[in-house]
Amino acid sequence: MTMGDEAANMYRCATRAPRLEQNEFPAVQDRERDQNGTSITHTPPKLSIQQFGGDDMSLLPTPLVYTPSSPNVASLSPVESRFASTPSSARSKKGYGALNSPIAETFNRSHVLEDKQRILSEYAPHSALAPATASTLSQRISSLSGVARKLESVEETIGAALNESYTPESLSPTTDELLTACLVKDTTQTLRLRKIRQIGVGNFSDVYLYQDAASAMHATKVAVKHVKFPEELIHASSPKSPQYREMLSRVESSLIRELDALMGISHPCITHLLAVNNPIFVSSKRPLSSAVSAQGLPPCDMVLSYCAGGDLFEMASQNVLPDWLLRRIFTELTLAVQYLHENLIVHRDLKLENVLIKYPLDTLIQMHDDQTAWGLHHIVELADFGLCRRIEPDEMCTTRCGSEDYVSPEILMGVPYDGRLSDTWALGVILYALLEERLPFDPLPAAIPGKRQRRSSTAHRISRYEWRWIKMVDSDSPAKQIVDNCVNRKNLRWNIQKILESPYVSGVLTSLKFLP
Ligand SMILES: Nc1ncnc2c1ncn2[C@@H]1O[C@H](COP(=O)(O)OP(=O)(O)OP(=O)(O)O)[C@@H](O)[C@H]1O
Repeated sequence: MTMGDEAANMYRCATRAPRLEQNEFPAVQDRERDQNGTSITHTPPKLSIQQFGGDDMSLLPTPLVYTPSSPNVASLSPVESRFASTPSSARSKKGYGALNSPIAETFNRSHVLEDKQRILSEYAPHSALAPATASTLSQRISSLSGVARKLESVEETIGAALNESYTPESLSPTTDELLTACLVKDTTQTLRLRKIRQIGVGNFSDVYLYQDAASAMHATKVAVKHVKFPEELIHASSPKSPQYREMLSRVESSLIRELDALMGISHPCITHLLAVNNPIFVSSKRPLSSAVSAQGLPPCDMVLSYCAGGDLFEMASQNVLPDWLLRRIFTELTLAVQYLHENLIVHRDLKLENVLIKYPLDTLIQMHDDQTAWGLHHIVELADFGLCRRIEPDEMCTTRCGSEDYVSPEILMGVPYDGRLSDTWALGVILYALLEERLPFDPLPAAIPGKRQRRSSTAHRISRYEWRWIKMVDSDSPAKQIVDNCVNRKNLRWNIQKILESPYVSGVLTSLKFLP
């Protein structure tokens, strides 16, 4: 096994990034308020550096629990609190520890070593999520070759799935297999969709492939993101308690943030929200709290443009991506982030899993063979706006959020941060991961010569900017310049404009014909 093979194995054995807890810095006035405008009180995060722990700990400076203010969590130590709402069987299985695992293990998530240092910590119903993860991933891997190859624009997507004869009255109610959804641009128009299979699982949602219910052959396909509400909200014993209300408010804020962002932005390289299952998600600023009833919370399904290539984590885990594709993907991702930053939106959860690829790899290769067609269609859509935020031009963010492997040191250290620069840090991490086939702050492969790396946590390594080139060490690729300048101290870090102007990205821009 060469050094490169080993590095590739490490990356491919890695599992999807868990999210950090989302909470505010105690010293900074709360800027994010609940839907009623009342500020949310949080359990003060503990930010002292000692909490980085000793060699055997892999703690970020604050507990990694999504619900810091939940009373049974708040009183616990960081370690205890991570486990408080997470049954041991539901802990995420991270493969980062399996440095020398055979390649076969890459595709068999149930065999990866359990790394207790990395815990799935979000509000998802854990017991349901953990077993689903492995099977869903393998399902998705095996289903990619059969996906539709048709090149579809959003307009085609809506147009084909819309049927004049459908009226809300004529529709049968939504069942598990059938979904009725109204267009966000005109809620009087409805789509009727039939479920095909699950295509993704996130910490906060399950994602399914649906198609136009009316036609079986060559039907238009869409992705439906079904939001998973936390167990604490679904099985609340006391829905009037402050804890319940606070949790509801947090979940509602995150949902509205995502819906608002998706409805307010329009860029080819950003996922398109086409419809929702209930018009309340378009019309109300409090869609959950205003509609909660004895039957519980109103289910939320977002109908999104479908990306048949899956997410970049999966694609890069299964294939060695050719340089031309990697460069094109990164360029489109940069364009999406530039659009957001220009519109004063920060994404705050940029990671491989949230970069969706419009077509499967073999289709992309065919498209690339026809150079005249290659620049005509976008191939990337940035997804998951649950942590995004609108900012003022000079505003610093205070919410500690993001995904473990991609967060910038300033977020880890708990100081107010420029969300745009934390986004470019994450872009640097993504580009490094694509080039090196491993994440920059994972432990070094054992076979790498030189100074022995101290045993420490990912957070430690991030806070010390402790990363290095391995596979690419002797390469003179211009892509390295971007990583060097993004995975860097914030006062030296490149902003999105600098990335766009770099030869690696600007060289591709001229070939893109789909831009407005
Ligand atoms: N439009 C889409 N087309 C194809 N696959 C999709 C689409 N949207 C989401 N997915 C798949 O589902 C996964 C989860 O989606 P998403 O990231 O939006 O959910 P989430 O619950 O917000 O995730 P996270 O854990 O990052 O918070 C993605 O990583 C991707 O694999």
